[in-house]
Formats: sequence, C-alpha cells, structure tokens
Amino acid sequence: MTSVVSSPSRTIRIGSRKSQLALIQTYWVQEQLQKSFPDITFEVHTMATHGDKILDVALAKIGDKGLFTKELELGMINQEIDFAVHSLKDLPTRLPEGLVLAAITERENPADALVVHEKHKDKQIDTLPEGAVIGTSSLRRLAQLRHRYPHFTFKDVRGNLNTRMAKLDAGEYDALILAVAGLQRLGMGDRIHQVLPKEVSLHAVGQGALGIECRAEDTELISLLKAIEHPETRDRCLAERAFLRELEGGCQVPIGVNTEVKDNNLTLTGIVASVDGQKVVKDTISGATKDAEQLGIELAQRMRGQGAQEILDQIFAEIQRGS
Ligand SMILES: NCc1[nH]cc(CCC(=O)O)c1CC(=O)O
Repeated sequence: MTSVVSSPSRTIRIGSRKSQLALIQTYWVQEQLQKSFPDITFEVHTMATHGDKILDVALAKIGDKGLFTKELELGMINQEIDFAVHSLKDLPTRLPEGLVLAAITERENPADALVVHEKHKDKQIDTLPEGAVIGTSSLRRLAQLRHRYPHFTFKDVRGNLNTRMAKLDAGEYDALILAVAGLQRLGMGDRIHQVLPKEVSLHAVGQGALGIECRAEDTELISLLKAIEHPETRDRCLAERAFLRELEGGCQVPIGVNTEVKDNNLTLTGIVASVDGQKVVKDTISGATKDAEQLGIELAQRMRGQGAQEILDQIFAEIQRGS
C-alpha cells in the first residue's frame, strides 16, 4: 500500500454522478480538500448511475437501494476511483464489503421545502386549497403530508430539478415538496416558498449532508478525509442512519427524522408512517452524542413495539404482492 504522506505525488481520483447537483457537491469537496492538501492532486471522474438512466420511472416503485451509488461503488472496488461523494440520503445504510463511510461534511438545512405555482404565492401549506395537486416522489413526504392534509391530491414527479420546476410552472402541479438543501445548492433558493416545520414533515435520514465513501483499506485517504468532516453533522447522521438501518428491510419506506445537538447531548425524533397516512408512530430519544448510533438503534426498537413493525410489515407485504 502506498502512503499518501510518503508519496505526495499521489493523484486521488474522486468519483461523481453526472447530475448537476452531484457535480456541484463533488467540486465543493474537491475544493475543500485541495485547500487542506495543496500538494496532492484531486481529479474528478464522472459516471452515470442506474438511477440517472431511469428518470421516467416512479422512484417509490423502483424501491431499489443503491440506485445512485452502485456504479461508483464498483468503481472504488475495481480501483478506478478512490472515493465517491454522495448526497448522504441516497447512500444505503449498509455498504458493500470493503467500503466505508469515511467522512460526513457539514449539512445544509435538512428540512423539506414547499415550492408553489405563482398563482399560490400568497398561500402556505396550511392554506392551499382543497384538491391542490402536490408533487412528490418520496413515500416519506407523501405519507406525512397525507396524514396531515388528507384533502390534497398527491402526484408523482420525476426528472431533475429543472424538469420538475418546468412541470410546476406549466400548471401540472399546484406545489412541489423538495429538499431545501438541493434547491440552495443549485442556486434556486429563491424558489423556497416555505420551509416545512418539523411538525409537518420530518426530513429524510442524512438529508442535506454529503457522505464520502472509500475503500476501508485506504487508511491514508481516510485520515485525509477527516479534515473536511463536520463532527456535529456526523454524530447526527450516524444516529439517523442507525435508526433507519434498524428499521428497514430492503425497500424504500416512509421514515423521517429530526436531530438536534446541544452540549454533547443528541436528541433524535423518528417517524414511521403508513403510505395512506392513516397510521403514524413518532417518538423521541436523547442521550450523549458519543452514543449516537446506540440512540438510533434504541429508538427504532422502541418504535417497533409502538406499532412501527405493523406499518413496515404491511408495506413489505404490499411490495411482495407487487402493488
Ligand atoms: N431524492 C433525491 C435527492 N437526493 C439529494 C437531494 C438533495 C438534498 C440532499 O442533499 O439531501 C435530492 C432532492 C430532493 O430530495 O429534493
């Protein structure tokens, strides 16, 4: 194994999806590392992922973990790239053998945002009219919003952010629910009409943070990557990911979270909702940040006993039946 420290001429190859958001995020990571390590060369290599090739299929129906990460992971295993930058929420909670989550960078606002058609510019989520068509492709957003706003109509929306915005502005939808972080990173922060409070929508696990994955054996690289890690974001996201890992069983499920850190104390709130919005299990746990993952596991186990298990069993049964 060559060491980065003893061979400063090493070139480090960063893998990225080709989407505009992925490239913005990857170039940001490259810039941060280049500033910290001016003698090392960091190159960006782009790859199309399966998820990028099937943009016309409803995401919830694909239910395939690793849709946006598999090709990059193969690239790392085959030594074509050294690390990959992911939107952490797209990175499965279990990584392939030989790969690790080496660092988590500082998260943007992890909340969901309401983006409206201009005819609703004087409205908020609470005042949109009966029957308003809300675009979302996330089961998590769908289930939580259906629970609270049963009078809305929900419709799938896919494609990149520009495509989605064009469909909204053309009148196909009254409003969209999108991540604040993605809109901000793409320079569309001015389209954020309302940041949804956590009472309305708990965000996705890892939302707003970037996860950097690399080969477990590349210890030199792992120590370099620690330079751009944000410890508070890492603790929060490790708790969130442990919670999700403990609950999920192989498909996309309506699970949301919120985390806060204060004085080395971490508070994690989780929600598991049925797709129809009828059943909701929600609970909160607090403890030392050093026990972040244990807190996630404990909250998941507690919520299983409060009905989350029945909700998940029902979703898995529906998927097996192919509905
Ligand atoms: N599901 C796709 C996805 N993956 C990452 C982001 C951007 C936000 C983030 O980094 O969490 C988005 C868009 C969205 O959910 O609106």
